[in-house]
Amino acid sequence: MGETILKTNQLKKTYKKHTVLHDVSIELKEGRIYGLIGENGAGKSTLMKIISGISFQTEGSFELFGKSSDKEIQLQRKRIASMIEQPAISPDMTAKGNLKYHRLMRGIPNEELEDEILQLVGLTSTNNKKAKHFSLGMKQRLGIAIALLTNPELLILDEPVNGLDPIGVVEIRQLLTRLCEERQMTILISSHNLPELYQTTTDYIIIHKGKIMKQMTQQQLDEECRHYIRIGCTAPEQCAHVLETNLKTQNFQVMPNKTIKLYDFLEDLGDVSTALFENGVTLTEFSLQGDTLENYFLTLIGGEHHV
Ligand SMILES: Nc1ncnc2c1ncn2[C@@H]1O[C@H](COP(=O)(O)OP(=O)(O)OP(=O)(O)O)[C@@H](O)[C@H]1O
Repeated sequence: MGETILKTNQLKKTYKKHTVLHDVSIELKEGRIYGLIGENGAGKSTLMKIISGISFQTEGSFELFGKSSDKEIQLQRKRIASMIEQPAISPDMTAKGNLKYHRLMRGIPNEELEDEILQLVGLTSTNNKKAKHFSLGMKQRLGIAIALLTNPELLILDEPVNGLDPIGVVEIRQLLTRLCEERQMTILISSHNLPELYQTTTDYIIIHKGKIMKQMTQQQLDEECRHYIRIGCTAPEQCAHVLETNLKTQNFQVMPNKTIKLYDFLEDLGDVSTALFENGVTLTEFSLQGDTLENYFLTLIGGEHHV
């Protein structure tokens, strides 16, 4: 595990009497891509704004690159770039014109950076086309390009795939993976849809009504959503023997409560039940288990709404 980039400690945000973030404690490590997942109004933008310094917490504290005083955090924010809500694009300028404008505004002398970043985000072939004629996906990539001008170590992106067509989503996903792999960037990206970011992110932070419901890795999510046949039986050893010798599989786990999780034959339940029955295994349960990503997310947040 890499260095801790950000650690929040019980952040709370209240607007008048309305608390929109409750005790938010999360930790981001270097070189990982974190998906901040929650429904509309869950508090994603609010959290991102606090980290970026656009808004301030009512209570709680955080560390950024190991620094925790207000003054030091302010200095460390130079190592962060964010795209929250709309990308800061001038519609009458080309992609390169937009980059030049923002580069000069920030006093960055290196002109070659413009082409280098356009290449990185896949916008080199837009030439004289003005940004107002770009697709939504191209606009989002241009917004990310502007954020990349300062070569941030932590990139914060608020719903950059919202409203994009499937190709636009794939392009952003590929870009994030490239930034993480080639530049070891840490990325925090929000979405209201868990499957949308599936396998692009290395970690998930699920937020609901301002509370963190879960922080987990991609592997943990896969494990939680993995499909299997649950076999309950009076003699698990006998059942395991039939699976190995008759069905020629070792892809199962014997659980302590006289059940077996079988990860093979998910499409052929009949073959399994027949083999067990013919070999005298007494079944107490036999069912297909496992969640879709969508269901898993809904269960975590209480299944109140559809995303
Ligand atoms: N400036 C503000 N004043 C009062 N309430 C606000 C303000 N900004 C956000 N809120 C409220 O805070 C809650 C969280 O909003 P936030 O924008 O952080 O959610 P979100 O998860 O980013 O949602 P979305 O996906 O819709 O952007 C919402 O109930 C919202 O109405």
